Amino acid sequence: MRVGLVGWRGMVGSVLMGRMQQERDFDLVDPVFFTTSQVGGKGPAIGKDVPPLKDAKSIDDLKRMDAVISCQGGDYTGEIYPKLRAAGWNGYWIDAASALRMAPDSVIILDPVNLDVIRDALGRGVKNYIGGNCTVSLMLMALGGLFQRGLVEWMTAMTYQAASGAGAQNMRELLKQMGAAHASVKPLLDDPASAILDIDRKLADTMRSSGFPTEHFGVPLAGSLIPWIDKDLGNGQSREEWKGMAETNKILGREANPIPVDGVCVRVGAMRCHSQALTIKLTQDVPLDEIRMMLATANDWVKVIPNEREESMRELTPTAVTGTLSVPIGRLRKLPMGGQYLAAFTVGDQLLWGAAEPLRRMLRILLEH
Ligand SMILES: NC(=O)C1=CN([C@@H]2O[C@H](COP(=O)(O)OP(=O)(O)OC[C@H]3O[C@@H](n4cnc5c(N)ncnc54)[C@H](OP(=O)(O)O)[C@@H]3O)[C@@H](O)[C@H]2O)C=CC1
Ligand SMILES: N[C@@H](CC(=O)OP(=O)(O)O)C(=O)O
Repeated sequence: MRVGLVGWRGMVGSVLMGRMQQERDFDLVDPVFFTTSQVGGKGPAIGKDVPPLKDAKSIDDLKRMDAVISCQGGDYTGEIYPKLRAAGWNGYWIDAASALRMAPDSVIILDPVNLDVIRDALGRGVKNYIGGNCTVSLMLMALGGLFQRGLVEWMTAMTYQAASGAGAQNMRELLKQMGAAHASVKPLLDDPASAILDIDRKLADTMRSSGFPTEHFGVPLAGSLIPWIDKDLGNGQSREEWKGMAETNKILGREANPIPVDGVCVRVGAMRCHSQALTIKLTQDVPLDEIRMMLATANDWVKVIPNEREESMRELTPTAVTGTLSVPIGRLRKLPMGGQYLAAFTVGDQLLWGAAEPLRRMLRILLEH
């Protein structure tokens, strides 16, 4: 299978390359690397020879691929994908960007949760397989055991989303903000006799000053948070919040009978792990030990963390999870509203299960098809 890779040197693409090498995916395909900026340059070192970089805007070159995997972003997809199909290309389009997610002829891929939906689509000749929103994918990796059994009547997700979701430049800016914040109070911090309220006042002045680095986020994130992610839909909801219900139900293949999902999406100063506090109304009062068992056995990556202080602090944090495929879920308890009301908290790496991993697994599914 000739597989064209576009966007491989970006942040999501680099994580994808790393995973494909770890899993030896390149042994099974004939990879061709594309670029929008370095045509003719050298491709990445993947342990086998690859041809010089091809032009990611050349429809003729893309047309020779059996499948294209793009991590280049929605603008690229919007420009190139329609031209490629218009030129008669009938290959598989696998994409990390949101542009084609809700199109009727696309499937949102998260195979540990919806392999049945993917297989059904392959059987019907569907050619577009699009990675889901990171927050939605990570929530479903954690809660698959309940959704698959039809136990969720409705759900709210209150999110704590990492800087990486906004892009590589934003991750750098978060660190610059941390550095600027610390530098502004370092002399006071170094003096054990200084008053904490003086430090706090100086810090607030620094963070509110025009010199604080906010070019990418627009406002301070370090030492603060941003209660809005993605576009304003004009109805009080952010586009990130809208994706919760739309994508969850599409992934589960139940658009005709959707489960209500909503919440408030918030950016916090984590680097690349999204966290979410979930409130779930169950369709029935299932005992907690059964819930734990259903969650833990749903896939190989979810891990149920006992609802205890030490283990929650040690295992249920962005620091513990970053760079791993593990999706811990914990803080599980019934709420005072009744036995059908469940609280939970989950964390996941938004560049792995949230972006790159479903793409490479889709390639494997295609190879077995
Ligand atoms: N960030 C995220 O959390 C998620 C992102 N996505 C999707 O993936 C898309 C890509 O995101 P992301 O990987 O963050 O984007 P990046 O900005 O890191 O990379 C996108 C492209 O920018 C070009 N580029 C220019 N300068 C550089 C440089 N110095 N280093 C690396 N690449 C450079 C590369 O294209 P070229 O080689 O052609 O020049 C690269 O493929 C997003 O637009 C989104 O649609 C999906 C899920 C999550
Ligand atoms: N919007 C997500 C990242 C992302 O790229 O989402 P999507 O793939 O749905 O555009 C975030 O900021 O955390």
